[in-house]
Amino acid sequence: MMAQPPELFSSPQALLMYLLLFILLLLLLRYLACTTRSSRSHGRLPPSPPKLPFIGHLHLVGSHPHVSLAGLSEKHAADGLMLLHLGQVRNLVVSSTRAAEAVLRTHDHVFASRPHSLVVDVIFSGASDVAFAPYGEHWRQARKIITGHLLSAKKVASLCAAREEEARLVVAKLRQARGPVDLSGMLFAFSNDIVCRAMAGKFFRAEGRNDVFRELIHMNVAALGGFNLENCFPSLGNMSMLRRPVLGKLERLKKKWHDLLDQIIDEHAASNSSSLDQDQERDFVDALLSLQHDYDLTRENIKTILMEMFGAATDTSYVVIEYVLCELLRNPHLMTKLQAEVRGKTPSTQETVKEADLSSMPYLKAVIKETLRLHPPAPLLIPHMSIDKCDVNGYTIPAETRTLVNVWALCRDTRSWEYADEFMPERFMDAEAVDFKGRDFQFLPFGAGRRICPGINFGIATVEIMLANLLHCFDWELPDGMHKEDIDMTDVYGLTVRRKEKLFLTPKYVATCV
Ligand code: HEM
Repeated sequence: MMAQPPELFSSPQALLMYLLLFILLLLLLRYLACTTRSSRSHGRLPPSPPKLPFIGHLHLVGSHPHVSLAGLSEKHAADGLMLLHLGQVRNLVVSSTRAAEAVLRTHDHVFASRPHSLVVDVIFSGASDVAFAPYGEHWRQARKIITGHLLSAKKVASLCAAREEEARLVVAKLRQARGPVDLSGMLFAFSNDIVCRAMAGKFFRAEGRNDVFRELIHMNVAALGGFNLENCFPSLGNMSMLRRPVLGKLERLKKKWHDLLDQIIDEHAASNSSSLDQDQERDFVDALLSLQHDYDLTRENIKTILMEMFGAATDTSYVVIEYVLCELLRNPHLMTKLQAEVRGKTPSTQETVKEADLSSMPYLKAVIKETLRLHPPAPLLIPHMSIDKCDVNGYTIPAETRTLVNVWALCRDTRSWEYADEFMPERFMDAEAVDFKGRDFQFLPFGAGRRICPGINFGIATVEIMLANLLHCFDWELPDGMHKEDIDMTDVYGLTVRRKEKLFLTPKYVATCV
């Protein structure tokens, strides 16, 4: 019998497989040609670990990017600079004090932009907010409004009575507890109520609106958070098949925000808020309405700024208070030391701590700083983006490079911190100690440079007053059968990082007032 010539494509499946392999080979060659060409044209790029075709270094990132990027930087970065390709997007990872200073101070003007995002475009009406807006005239104007009129030191001080009252309400609720309470939920509600009150004054509690705001903030955080597919493969965001369902969902979320904010703005306008001539008496809606003509603000602009403030202020402050409590429970001698300070410095005629008492509580401030060092709520800041090609410490960074400053790594770098992983608030008691105002590049929980958080005073005031009251009025016990070693510090990465487990504690009221 004559031998049959081997059939090259013996079945349609085999044909399909060969075709696929051929296409993959072509794509691989194209990819290699592109990367070689781009590295030739870019000059001396920062080092990178070996990468895979198409996904680049995406497989190396994992669910806790700040931790995995710190590990990768240790192995592969030169002087704290490393280049990663996450899908289609080039990322500069910054993980040393010197490199952070170069990016956020020396070349701050180059790295002050933000990457484009479809999600932001929809929710914040074409990035017309502050935090995600590209560097330019719109961002400059919007930032000027919030720093000068909404978050100035004077404005934050004017909200003192509101903060004290909201803290008192939490204390009153906790006094009624007869067992473990969901402290995570209560602290989230407290931070949110403070923001709602600053934003909308007396109007915010109407018809349980604070609950609606809470739900919307959760939805915003879920939509904006983490490394989503579109951040790594922007071209997918342009495919209408994928784009349509996502856009639909985001548009519905935006509409809910706008309906609620429209109601609040209308109520303010109707109550003739323009008759308030004292800056101190104005909430954020009043302030923005009165600035409408000077800054050419549309109603859409006002709503976008308000939406952003709700998220930025709520999701950060409560996370910090919760981490402080966890660290103190894990270190009971430090809890006792701090309670002694707070109880000793609060006049014995007062049931609760007032803001005027806080200036004589340096250990409270040191504990908050140490918590921000170990648990910065935004461990990679908000991604920055370079607008031009730039030389950083001898390396060429191409224009439009997404830039992640790994603040978590800086804050745990053993070259800057002794016993870097230990919770030791005493390190901040020294008058010469570093501060979080953006001048000490080993400690940047609020960022630095042009994009530094404008809400530092607001956030710290919220954290201090609540924390001081929780420690002044109560001793804290873990639920039955739980020991301090059982406190789970596992965190979840998103727009901010927070603890995975809810914190349940039993408050024991301590009457200190005579
Ligand atoms: C403890 C509380 C807070 C922490 C740890 C925190 C942290 C941060 C960080 C790390 C950034 C990014 C900086 C960068 O990308 O370089 C940021 C930006 C921002 N934060 Fe905060 N924040 C806090 C509270 C607040 C509050 C209370 C507000 C407003 C009421 C606020 C409003 C903003 C805004 C608008 C931006 C964007 C700034 C810009 O892009 O120009 N933050 N914050």
